[in-house]
Amino acid sequence: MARALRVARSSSSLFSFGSRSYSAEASHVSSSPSPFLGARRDVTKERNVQWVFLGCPGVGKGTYASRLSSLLGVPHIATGDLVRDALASSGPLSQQLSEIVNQGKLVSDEIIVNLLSKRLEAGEAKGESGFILDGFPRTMRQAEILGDVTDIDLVVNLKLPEEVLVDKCLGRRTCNQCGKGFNIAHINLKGKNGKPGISMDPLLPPPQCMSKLITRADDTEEVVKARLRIYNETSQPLEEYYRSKGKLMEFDLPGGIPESWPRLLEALRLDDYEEKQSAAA
Ligand SMILES: Nc1ncnc2c1ncn2[C@@H]1O[C@H](COP(=O)(O)OP(=O)(O)O)[C@@H](O)[C@H]1O
Repeated sequence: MARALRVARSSSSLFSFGSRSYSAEASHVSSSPSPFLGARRDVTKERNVQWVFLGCPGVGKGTYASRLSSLLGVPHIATGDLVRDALASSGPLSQQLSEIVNQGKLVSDEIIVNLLSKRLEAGEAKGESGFILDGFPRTMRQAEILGDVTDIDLVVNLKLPEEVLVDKCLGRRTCNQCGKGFNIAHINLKGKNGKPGISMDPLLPPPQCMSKLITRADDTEEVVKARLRIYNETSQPLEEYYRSKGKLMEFDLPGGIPESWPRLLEALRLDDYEEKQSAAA
């Protein structure tokens, strides 16, 4: 298991961006990750980014991890997708997984590390380097295994008020042809107790996808609530672990994609990244 995960280290020896330092100056970043790349600047100079996205179900990890992966040219690896691929295949693993996933429970560390190892190995064979992990690690054991085999540069912890997460999950749709994700939920949470409100417009599909939308089998209210409860029970030690290493960047999403994406780029000091890339080309 661990041997296969070591692929991540050997596959990460190429140059990418990384001469940047990061800070938590932006107001929506609620806790300071300032040292998280400073000490590692020389390491990241030599290879692509190795980032992790944490956050509750429905917070938007997939959306922002996938956008950053396109921007930075690193693979976005979502363990939930690996689980769904395994579920779609025939065989005993699929049956075993479906029971667990449909109850909103976590798959065993062994199965998930095995799926991730295989994905990293296949990526290395294709010349991939670096990664943005979404949905992994979810337990301390997973974090330790990851930490044993490779260096994580940054852990982004995305946050939204608890009240909107169920609606966001229930609004998720995927086009079964092009694979793109959408969300039909209208979020309009009023501010209270000094906390700002939040509104998010739906992310509607184009007409050609409209009749091909599917909903994840585990995005029912009961299963989403179970997933949120399990996430809240397991996430604190993980956050603490990465915070103590100075790698955790907390990011309170200020709204939907139009408000949040530029702010996230700013917090990551990537707001001028595209411009610099094309100037250097
Ligand atoms: N790192 C992991 N460890 C254990 N189980 C996982 C992991 N990643 C995904 N899964 C399984 O896959 C399901 C879907 O994951 P994901 O798409 O990340 O959903 P979520 O919307 O809950 O973040 C989870 O409920 C869990 O059963």
